[in-house]
Amino acid sequence: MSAAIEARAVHRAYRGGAGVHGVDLAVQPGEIHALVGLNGAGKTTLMRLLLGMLRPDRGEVRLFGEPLPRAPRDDWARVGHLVETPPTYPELTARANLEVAARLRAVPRSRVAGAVDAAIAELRLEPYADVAARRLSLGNRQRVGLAAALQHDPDAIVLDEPGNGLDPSGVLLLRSALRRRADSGAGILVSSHHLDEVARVADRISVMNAGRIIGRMQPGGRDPEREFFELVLADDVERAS
Ligand SMILES: Nc1ncnc2c1ncn2[C@@H]1O[C@H](COP(=O)(O)OP(=O)(O)OP(=O)(O)O)[C@@H](O)[C@H]1O
Repeated sequence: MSAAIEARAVHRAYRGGAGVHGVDLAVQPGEIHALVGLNGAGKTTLMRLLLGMLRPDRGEVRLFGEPLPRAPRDDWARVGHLVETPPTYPELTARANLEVAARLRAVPRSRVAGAVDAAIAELRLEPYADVAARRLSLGNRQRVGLAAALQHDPDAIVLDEPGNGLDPSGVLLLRSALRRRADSGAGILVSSHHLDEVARVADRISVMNAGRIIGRMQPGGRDPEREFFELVLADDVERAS
């Protein structure tokens, strides 16, 4: 079976040299794949490349096995993502924002209301459904962004720091929303700085440093922070020598 989304030897350098340098990464159907790395490691850049928001200088991205420039429009309707700030229309209510997002993901008109209601319930947004997005707290705006990314039950999901701004109950809701979708076959990529949370939710953990994947960590490992810093330190030492 093809990966849901895949980078093959992907390279994209910004002026100054930072960026993503020769990354191979596959997100398989049914798995939660976590990407961890320090600030500036290249996680967001890699996610933007995977989503076609940036073009690689070299290498290739595949969506459901199809090289990105050729990926059919229908395939994009099977993708859900939240990268950087939730893309909400400030004057529209949370519900109206979700309706727009569902239509943009080609949810048939007759199924939009049902999908939106289910997402509002899943992210416990009922008290805020009819509040303008600009009046929502940071965490509730994040919940709306997550609902928009997940409500059409995508087969490939890319979330950059999805726990941003969430309270502990939001973190639990997010964890079960992701597990449910992975269990029904979605391939999910999440970036995070919270190694404990990642160790709880992920099936596979890739470590990124200075624009490259430098290793993997075992989910459920006893001391994820120590394991992470050992990998990063060894890579920094090797690059300096
Ligand atoms: N538009 C840009 N122009 C130049 N450099 C950039 C640009 N965007 C990002 N960078 C640089 O590329 C590197 C990777 O940034 P990126 O945002 O991908 O990292 P990150 O791992 O997501 O970091 P964080 O955990 O802080 O979100 C950083 O050194 C950053 O300064």
